[in-house]
This record gives sequence, structure tokens and C-alpha cells, in this order.
Amino acid sequence: MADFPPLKNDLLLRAARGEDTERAPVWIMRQAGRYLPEFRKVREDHGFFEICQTPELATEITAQPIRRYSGLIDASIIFSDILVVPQAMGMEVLMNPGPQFPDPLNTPEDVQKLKTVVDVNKELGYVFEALTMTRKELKGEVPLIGFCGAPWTLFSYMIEGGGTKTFQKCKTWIFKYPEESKELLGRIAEVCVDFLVGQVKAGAQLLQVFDSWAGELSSHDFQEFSFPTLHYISQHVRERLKANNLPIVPMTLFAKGANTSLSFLAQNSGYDVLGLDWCIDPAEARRIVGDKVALQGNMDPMLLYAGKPAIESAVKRMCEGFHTGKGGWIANLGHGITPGVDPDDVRWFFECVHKYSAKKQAL
Ligand SMILES: Cc1c2[nH]c(c1CCC(=O)O)Cc1[nH]c(c(CCC(=O)O)c1C)Cc1[nH]c(c(CCC(=O)O)c1C)Cc1[nH]c(c(C)c1CCC(=O)O)C2
Repeated sequence: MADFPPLKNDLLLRAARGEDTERAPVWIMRQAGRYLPEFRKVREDHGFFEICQTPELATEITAQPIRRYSGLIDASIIFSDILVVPQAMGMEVLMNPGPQFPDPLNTPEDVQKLKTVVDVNKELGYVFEALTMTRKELKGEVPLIGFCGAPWTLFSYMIEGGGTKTFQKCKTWIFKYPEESKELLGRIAEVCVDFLVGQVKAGAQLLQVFDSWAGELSSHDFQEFSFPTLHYISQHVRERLKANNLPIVPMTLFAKGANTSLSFLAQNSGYDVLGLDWCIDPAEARRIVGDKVALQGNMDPMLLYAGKPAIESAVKRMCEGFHTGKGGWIANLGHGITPGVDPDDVRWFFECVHKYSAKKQAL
């Protein structure tokens, strides 16, 4: 591993390990991009995947929110996308303006079109380079998060060919071809493991797995088709980190909408942190997981359009809820930030978290 500057702010890592921190660390899913004018400026001259594949540009964009919110923000997340994994497996993915696969997997026979062996160093080496460059550029100000999409969420894009409201095609696969589906999900999971281990080797200090569409499955089908791969990833990443003498970094699972599985995930998933959407009450989530895992989340991102007083009261309520029990908590939104949010309201969100999550000093 490269020699990196020492970390000056370890709040995120301490909370992820379950520590009750002096205040909650805070960052925002999708914090680099979309709503930031400095990102839109870079986007005028460069394609989305071109930015992902150019380490200097990815580093610059990752650093933008850290510069803008210096002293208020406690983590950076590498600028990339979950869809780089299907690309590495041999699929073409365009972004115009949403993701589009010109040649999706229509039937199980189409799986033959995927690469049988995926060399992540060759296919995704540009992400590793971006991580190493960013880690140096951050100069230890905040930790750097690496990520990947969960197999079920990636499977849905690879079969639907883009975003979907009904999930008709990918659900037809799991219900009609369960064995072939599990085989493909397993192949995606293998690539995720290699990719995440490579990210730690390149400098990532925490890993997050995004299962954005977990909540589209019944709890039975989540158990059957998503959970086994999520568990496989947490177990194998940790084993491989150990075997390669790499740091055993904390791992976060964001299984959006899978709140009915929260207790099960806390007990069995093997992740250190569980990300929550806004549909579960913070105190209730804490009661369900006890101090088994740290929690991350969960303000409704739409509150960021509602003005400063609404943001303040929601943050205050969120802080009170997460503070009802013991255990680490990382403040965040319940899903990614969306375009059109005023960056000053984001600043206010951070300031409110600082104010209302600070532990009162013992007398
Ligand atoms: C489902 C998903 C995707 N990508 C991602 C997810 C999981 C998280 C989630 O559920 O929100 C993850 C992601 N995508 C992006 C990041 C970068 C890091 C960050 O700022 O958090 C991360 C962590 C950049 C991006 N990924 C994308 C953009 C905007 C593209 C552009 O600039 O044209 C950015 C900044 C494009 C993207 N990428 C994806 C979609 C559906 C879209 C189009 C809609 C949109 O997000 O604007 C797939």
C-alpha cells in the first residue's frame, strides 16, 4: 500500500465501529455531483463515465464537497458509479441522462455474453488509481469511502437495461429462472469482492454496498435472492483483507427499503453499519438492532427542498431518535441527495447535525 498522510478526523471510523461519539459524524450519499455548481461546470466539458475513468477528474470532484464544507463534513466518497461493475463484466452502459444498457440480458442464454473471468485490476484499475490519488489529495482531512452496488441491484439494471418502476423483467428472471438467477447473482458477487478488496488496497478506509432496490423484493425473496450475496461479500471481503495483510476496514450495507429485515441483518449480515431510509423511525431502528451494529441515516432527502426551519426541526428529531440507545450513529440522508437542492441548505443540514448531535458535557 502507498504511504498516505495521517488521518486527522476519525469520527466516521469510530462511529462505524460502534463507538458513541462526541457528536455524530455526517456525510451525504451522492454528495459529489448533481446539485453542486462546481460539478455541473466540469460536466459541461466531460462525459459522466469519462470523469469516472479519468483519475484526476474523479479526484477533483470527490474533493469538491470536502472543500466547500470543510470542517463540517466527516467523510468523502469516491466519485464513480455502481454501474462500473456491469461494464467490467463486459456490458455497455451509457448515461443519457439516466443509465441505459443498449444490449441488456434478456434471457439466461445472454449470460454467455459476459466475460467468464473479470480481471478487476485491468477493467477497474482506473477506480483504484482515483482512490489512491484522492486519498493523497485529501491530506488526511476526512476518511475516504469506497463502494459498489449490491448484486441484486446490479442484476436489476443488467436485465431491465436501465431504471424501472415495475421491475418486471428482473422479477420474471428470479421467479421463472431461480437457479440461473442465483448463478448470475453469484458471479456478480465474485466481482464485487475482488473490486472491494482492490479498493481497500488502493486506499479506501470504509466500504459501502448499495442495495438500492432491496425494498422491491418481499422479505422472502430478499432472503432468497439478495441476502446470500450480501453475506458472501461481507465474509469474503474480510477474509481476503486478512489474508492479504490489508486493513480490516468497516463495512456498511445500505439495503434501501429492507426495514422488515433489519433485525435479521443486524444479527446475520456481517456488516458493521446498516444504512436506513427515512421510512423507519430512528428510535425504533435502534431498539431493533440494539448495539449489535452502528446505524447510518436517515433524513428524507426531500426535506432539503423545504427550507431551513423544516430542515432544522427534522435534524433535531433525528438526533433525539438516534440518541435513545447506545451504539454508533453516522448522520446522513435516507437516500442520495437530488439535483436542484441549494448547497447552502446542505450546509445548514451539516450545521444542524453538529449542533443537535453534540453530547452534553458531563457536569
Ligand atoms: C442506483 C445507483 C446508481 N449509482 C449509484 C447508485 C446507488 C445509490 C443510490 O441508490 O442512490 C451510486 C453512485 N452514483 C454516483 C456516486 C458518487 C459518489 C457520491 O457522490 O455519493 C455514487 C455512490 C455518481 C453519479 N451517478 C450518476 C450521476 C449523475 C450523472 C450526470 O452527471 O449526468 C452521478 C453524479 C448517474 C446515475 N447512476 C445511477 C443512476 C440511476 C443515475 C442517474 C440518475 C442520477 O443519479 O442523477 C445508478
